Amino acid sequence: MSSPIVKISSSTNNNKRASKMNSSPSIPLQTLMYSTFGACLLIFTFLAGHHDCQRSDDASTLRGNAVAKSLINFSIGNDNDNDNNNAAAEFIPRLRKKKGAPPKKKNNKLTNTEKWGKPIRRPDDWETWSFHDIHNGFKCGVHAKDQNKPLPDMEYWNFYRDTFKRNVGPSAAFDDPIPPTEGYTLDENGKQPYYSKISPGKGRGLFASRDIKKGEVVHDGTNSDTEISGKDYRRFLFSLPQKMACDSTEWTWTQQLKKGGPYTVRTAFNISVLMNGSNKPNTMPKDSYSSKFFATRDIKKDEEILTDYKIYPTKYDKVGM
Ligand SMILES: C[S@@+](CC[C@H](N)C(=O)[O-])C[C@H]1O[C@@H](n2cnc3c(N)ncnc32)[C@H](O)[C@@H]1O
Repeated sequence: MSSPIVKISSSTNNNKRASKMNSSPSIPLQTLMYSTFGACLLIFTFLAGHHDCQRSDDASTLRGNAVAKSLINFSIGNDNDNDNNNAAAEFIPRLRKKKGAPPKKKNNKLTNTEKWGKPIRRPDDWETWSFHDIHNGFKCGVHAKDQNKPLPDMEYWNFYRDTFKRNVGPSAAFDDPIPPTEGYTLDENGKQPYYSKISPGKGRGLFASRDIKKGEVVHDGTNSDTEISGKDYRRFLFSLPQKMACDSTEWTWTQQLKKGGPYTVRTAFNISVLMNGSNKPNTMPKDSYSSKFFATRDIKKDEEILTDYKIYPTKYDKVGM
């Protein structure tokens, strides 16, 4: 039998039993009620406060990820200012539920941030950045030398194309039934005669999928390439995660589409952009205004497709970049 004196016991049943039996408690019932109420109030206040703390921690993590820890020291942007924040926000890893808890990974898959770099926060003066400023500011020289860049997969192309659609507009080239990982529709026979693979010492490259005869069309970007203004291209770069933006700077060129015509930024959203350069090319367009490339000699199956980049003069200043 329990003692008639109420003990603050860990057992709830004991407490209940003791309260019922208690005729002259050493702690008055009123005091007990006040203490219980007070304790509840404290717990409630703590929980509410903790929730608020968690939210402000999250906010500073966001700011920290986007700015302080950014690979490039951009100034802090207004939280409401630019629409690239929407794109960038998708690359911020899910905020941790508990402080100090390791980020959760599904099936050990890399997060988008781990794959493509941290989101870029546009500085206030981003519209004045030249192509050169962007290339240097984003540390694209370092990225270009990285020999471990994987071949872009569908997830990559989908994000890359969607970011373009959101920030610049749809491109006719996106309608091609051939997936960008494989190329594009060259003609009635289907896709172009090359595939992508790592090219030792050059990063990713293109290789002949069959023997190609001298004079044959190897690549035709007339329909599969996209034309962009300098202003739109800058906006696109500032909407991408760092490594994707750097990839893009390597996959883009300037071109006049006719003699005396304006310069325009040209790029593509499929593997054709992975064509490496050489001063002994085997694939060239007939002139700098054309996007149709012919084999300059017989090319054996699995031989690398190489062009001479000098064919298209680099003139980003002529497109306002
Ligand atoms: C149009 S991209 C070609 C695709 C590129 N290799 C990639 O992995 O994204 C041009 C870049 O490829 C690399 N590249 C092209 N030709 C090269 C060569 N002959 N030797 C070394 N790197 C080359 C340079 O980094 C260059 O800026």
